[in-house]
Amino acid sequence: MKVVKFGGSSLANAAQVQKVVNIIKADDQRRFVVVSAPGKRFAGDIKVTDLLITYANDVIKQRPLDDITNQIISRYREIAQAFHISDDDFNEIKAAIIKLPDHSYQDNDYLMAAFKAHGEKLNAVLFAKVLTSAGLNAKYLDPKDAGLVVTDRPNDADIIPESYDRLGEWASSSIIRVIPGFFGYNLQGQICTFSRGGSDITGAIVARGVHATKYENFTDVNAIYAANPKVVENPIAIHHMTFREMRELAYAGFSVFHDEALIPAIQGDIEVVVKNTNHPSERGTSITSTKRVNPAYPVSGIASSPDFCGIYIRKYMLDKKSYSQKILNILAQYGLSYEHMPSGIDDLTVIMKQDQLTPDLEDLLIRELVIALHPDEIHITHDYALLMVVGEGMLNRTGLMSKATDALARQNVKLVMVNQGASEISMMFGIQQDKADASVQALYDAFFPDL
Ligand SMILES: Nc1ncnc2c1ncn2[C@@H]1O[C@H](COP(=O)(O)OP(=O)(O)O)[C@@H](O)[C@H]1O
Ligand SMILES: N[C@@H](CC(=O)OP(=O)(O)O)C(=O)O
Repeated sequence: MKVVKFGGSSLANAAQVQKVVNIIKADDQRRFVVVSAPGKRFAGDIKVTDLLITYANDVIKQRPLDDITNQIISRYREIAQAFHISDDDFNEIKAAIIKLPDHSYQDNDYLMAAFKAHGEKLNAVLFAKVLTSAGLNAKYLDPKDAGLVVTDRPNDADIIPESYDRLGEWASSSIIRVIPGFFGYNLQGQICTFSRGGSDITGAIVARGVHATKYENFTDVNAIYAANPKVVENPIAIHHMTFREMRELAYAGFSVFHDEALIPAIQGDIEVVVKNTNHPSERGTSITSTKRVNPAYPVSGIASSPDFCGIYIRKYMLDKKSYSQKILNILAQYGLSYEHMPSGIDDLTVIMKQDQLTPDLEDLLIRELVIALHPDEIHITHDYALLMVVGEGMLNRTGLMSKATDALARQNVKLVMVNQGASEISMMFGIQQDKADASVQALYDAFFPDL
């Protein structure tokens, strides 16, 4: 039996929803359907999740709500009308949107989480009705009833492992269960969402819980390509990847699949197949634990991720052990997480996502670091991008680093950080953000020369 997840692009309007109905009808193994909120219908459109974030902020700031609620309601109405959903059924969805501010929330973080989650919740309610009207035996399954319990971080939750057993109890269900992605409930019964793009995570959790043979993730591209198709024209499709490769690439910017969604798939050893809702007969990309034999290219993908900053700290004769300990303590004190900490004899750089810092927090952080570390030099550089070259085929090959740095040098890209993990399946470069697209293109040309 398969778990299928449809992203926002696959459910953006009635025409897309019809394609999804056809895909489910085409294979009776597709028994657990995880849905996102309606996404963008065209370039420049706004995802329902983003409309709900505006709605939540308007409630918090006590601004007028009519306009934003009407925008959200009209997204569901467009789909409901096309599938002749009854007025009573549609009015339930409409009322749920209007009544969102009337519930009590522990604080604004929980309010935000509950508002966001309703994008998927109401879409799942609606989609179950659409499937029923198409003659299928389908029912909405709320994450609470499914047993999807998460940690108490309202907008960045993690699954609690006990959930898998509870989800397992649904495995033998003979009817199609439509489950909203992106959120679960904490032990107190409050809604907490995963991070953005987190419906992929729900799909993987359900797949592991019900012991699916396959997790099909439907989106709007024919495959995962060796580089983001919005950056490189006509990149080569990668039809098979390992979990390790995909995890590194997802983390480093392949937004097509959430990096955290790979963990339940790895734990349950469940094949993930990324497919296109618009062209379901295309092969897609299969992600498994098996390595490719004799890959044509050593590299599987080249990704870039923007918006990092680096705190550079230099001190002669620094004692690395106590130094890094002190840095980590200060970061923890401010609830900050770091991504990398490359170091030299007398210096180190803490690389972190820059959206965690406000100018005030940045000043405070530097002051604390100065007091604790007495550095000879300390400064923050903003707007780094991290470039990642990934491939299991890189293992035991020589000359790949020089090929990459040569290609970047030819584009005049200054490297502010280079990192090759012991796994040897990835190389990472810190570069100036405004060179990110040109760098991805240059690396693509270097590693896929004859395409
Ligand atoms: N290497 C890649 N291969 C394919 N798509 C990619 C890649 N990197 C980024 N993407 C982007 O991911 C998008 C699909 O992800 P997303 O917008 O989250 O879809 P969904 O709405 O289905 O969740 C694609 O349209 C594409 O622009
Ligand atoms: N709707 C949520 C969760 C999600 O996964 O969406 P999508 O499948 O459209 O990326 C978001 O926008 O973050």
